Formats: sequence, structure tokens, C-alpha cells
Amino acid sequence: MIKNYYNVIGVMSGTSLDGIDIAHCSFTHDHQWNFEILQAETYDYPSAWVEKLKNLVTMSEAELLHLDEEYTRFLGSAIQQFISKHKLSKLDAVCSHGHTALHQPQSGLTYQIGNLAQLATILNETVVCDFRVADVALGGQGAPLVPIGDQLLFPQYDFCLNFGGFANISSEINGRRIAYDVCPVNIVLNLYANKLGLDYDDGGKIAASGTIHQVLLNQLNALSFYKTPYPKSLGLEWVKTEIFPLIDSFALEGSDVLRTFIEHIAIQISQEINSKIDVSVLATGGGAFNTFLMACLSDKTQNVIIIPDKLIVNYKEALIFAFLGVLRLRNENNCLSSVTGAKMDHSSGQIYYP
Ligand SMILES: Nc1ncnc2c1ncn2[C@@H]1O[C@H](COP(=O)(O)OP(=O)(O)OP(=O)(O)O)[C@@H](O)[C@H]1O
Ligand SMILES: CC(=O)N[C@H]1[C@@H]2OC[C@@H](O2)[C@@H](O)[C@@H]1O[C@H](C)C(=O)O
Repeated sequence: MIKNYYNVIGVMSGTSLDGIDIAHCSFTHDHQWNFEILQAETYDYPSAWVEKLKNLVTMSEAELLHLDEEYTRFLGSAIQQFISKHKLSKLDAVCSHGHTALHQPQSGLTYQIGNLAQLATILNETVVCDFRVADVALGGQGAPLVPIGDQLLFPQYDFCLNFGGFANISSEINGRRIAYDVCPVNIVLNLYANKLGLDYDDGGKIAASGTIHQVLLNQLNALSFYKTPYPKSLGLEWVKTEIFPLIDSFALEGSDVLRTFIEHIAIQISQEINSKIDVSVLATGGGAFNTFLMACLSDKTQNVIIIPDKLIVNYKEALIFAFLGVLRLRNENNCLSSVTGAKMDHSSGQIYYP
């Protein structure tokens, strides 16, 4: 008989290199899926690891393989600490994304470090990992993978928005899940906050004190990416060529840059969510704590923006990788071809036993 209760750990390392998100989660399945995040923590990267992870793209294959082994041990020790601290037992699996080292789906390549079989031996637990490789082999983008979790764990929301380095959105159109990147968020806001000596603009307070520069705003909104139909995604390279030089050409005060960029984000996101009327919108990711950004967005829509419990804001991606692992254990589809463009929906991920 197929199980209907799962006790698992989800592990995610995102683009901002702030740390390893680990979430202990339970899932039950009757007519629909229910979840709970029981405990969650972020293990900050020591600065030496931040530097190593920043330089992955420039490494030779041999260096990368060596680092993969080192990172797998480092990840294993963080997960082990979490298991010991919370006295966890009887886990069905540890479901881990690893950290993206290379992602060139057009060339059939995606590589997440930390996904070696030895992780199962280190932890003495079943490990489910390497979730992106099969999708790329099937001609897909290997990303985003979170939308199946939006569909099955958060069905009450018409849109799921995540405000990380970039904002991405997922929703259902005619019974098919679609998802794509909307615009840059913290990757830009943080850089201009850094120039003012801050890690980030807490609550958007500095932005709130600035003035919108209308010409810059118009030029940001006119960028061709915004007219491109989905599926589409954004990367750091695009920000470096299209956004930073444009903003810098105006030589504005930092507060005015932040104010103008917040307006730009609010306009781009509101255009997406206003395609449906009187619906609910889930907002997660660190940018959901930017209260000024959330207020500017609310001003431009009749739809209700819901910021959930902090655990969900911070750990939704770790939760969903835990869930992808559960679906893999059940041999059920966890990658949606409507989102990634793969030849078919499929059940992705390697399972390693201790
Ligand atoms: N109180 C706050 N006020 C404003 N911004 C905040 C606040 N708290 C967090 N942030 C922003 O959220 C960022 C972290 O977001 P998050 O952890 O979702 O990123 P990430 O998971 O690395 O992104 P991605 O999903 O793109 O991989 C911080 O760098 C900061 O810009
Ligand atoms: C290749 C890769 O690691 N992509 C990440 C990255 O970080 C954010 C965005 O780019 C998203 O496409 C994806 O992660 C999320 C969790 C996803 O797959 O849904």
C-alpha cells in the first residue's frame, strides 16, 4: 500500500549565497496534499565558501569535481547538525537541491554540486537529489521546478510570486501551470543599498525617502524583455548589460534609484497579476519583507497580496524541494513540461540509499 505520510528534510541553496536553507517538513496525502514546516534554519556560508561558490563558473572540470566532493561533505555536516540539534529520527528522506554550479540548458548542461551519492553515506539516510538533470536531458530548461509545489501545496492562491534575486510568478491558465521570471528585484536593490553601506534597504525605508525619476522609469519599462512572451527567464548577465549601465547613466542619488526601481518592480508585477481580477496572490522570498515595495504593489492592484507566516516566506523553496523528493519516492511526476518545456512531465531526481 502506498504511504500517505512523509517525514522529510528539504535543503536549498539559492542565488544570493546567504546560506543553506534546511526545513524539516511533514506531508500527508488524502484527497489533496497537506504540509507542515516543523523546524527550519539557514546555515550561513562562511566567507571562504561564498568566494568559492562565486567562482564556480571559472573552474576547470577537475577543480569542479574536487569542489563537489568538498561541498558534499560541507552540506552533509550542516544537515547532520540540523538533524542532531532537532533530534530528528525516522526520516523518509533528505531531499536536497544542492547548489547550481553551471546551468546551460541549451547545451544540455546543468550541474548542481552537493548531489554525490556519498551524501547518503555521510547522513546514513535516504537521499533524493539532482532534480534538474533529467528535465534538461528531456529538452527542458531544468527550471523553474517550484511551480508543481505551487500547484499542489498552494492551490488556494491564483498567483504565487517569489521575490528573490529576481521576481518569478506561477499561475494556472486553462488548466495548465505556467511560470516565468518577471523582473529583477533584490539583485538590483541590494547593489544600490550596498553603495550606501548597507546589506539591503530594510523595509524599503531609503527607497520611501527618494523620488521617482520618470525618464529612467520609462526607459526601464521599455526594455524588450518585458514584451517577450513566456516561457522566459532572467540572469545576472542581463542585469549587468541592460539594467546597471542604464541606471548609472543618470547619476542619481541612491535613494532616488531605489525609489525608481521599486516603482518599476511594482509596475511590472502589477501588470502580470492584473490579468485576473479579484484574486489572491501569495508573496514569498526575502523581498516580501520590503514593506514599502509591498505597499507600492498593493496601490496598483485590486487583488489581495498575502504574505504568509515567516517560515513559509523564508523556506518555501526548501519546503518544495522536500516535496519534489516525496513525489520522486512515489514515482509521481514532479517536473511540469508546461513550465520547463521538456518533452513530457516526469519524475525527476536520483535516490541514494545509505
Ligand atoms: N526586511 C527586509 N527588507 C527589505 N528587503 C529584505 C528584508 N529581508 C530580506 N530582504 C531581501 O531579501 C533578500 C534575500 O531573499 P531570498 O533569501 O529570498 O533570496 P534567494 O533565496 O537567494 O533568492 P533566489 O530565490 O533568487 O535564489 C535579501 O538579500 C534582501 O534583499
Ligand atoms: C538553475 C537554477 O538553479 N535555477 C534557480 C535560480 O534561482 C531562482 C531561479 O533561478 C529559479 O529558476 C531556480 O530555482 C528555483 C528554486 C526553481 O527551480 O523553481
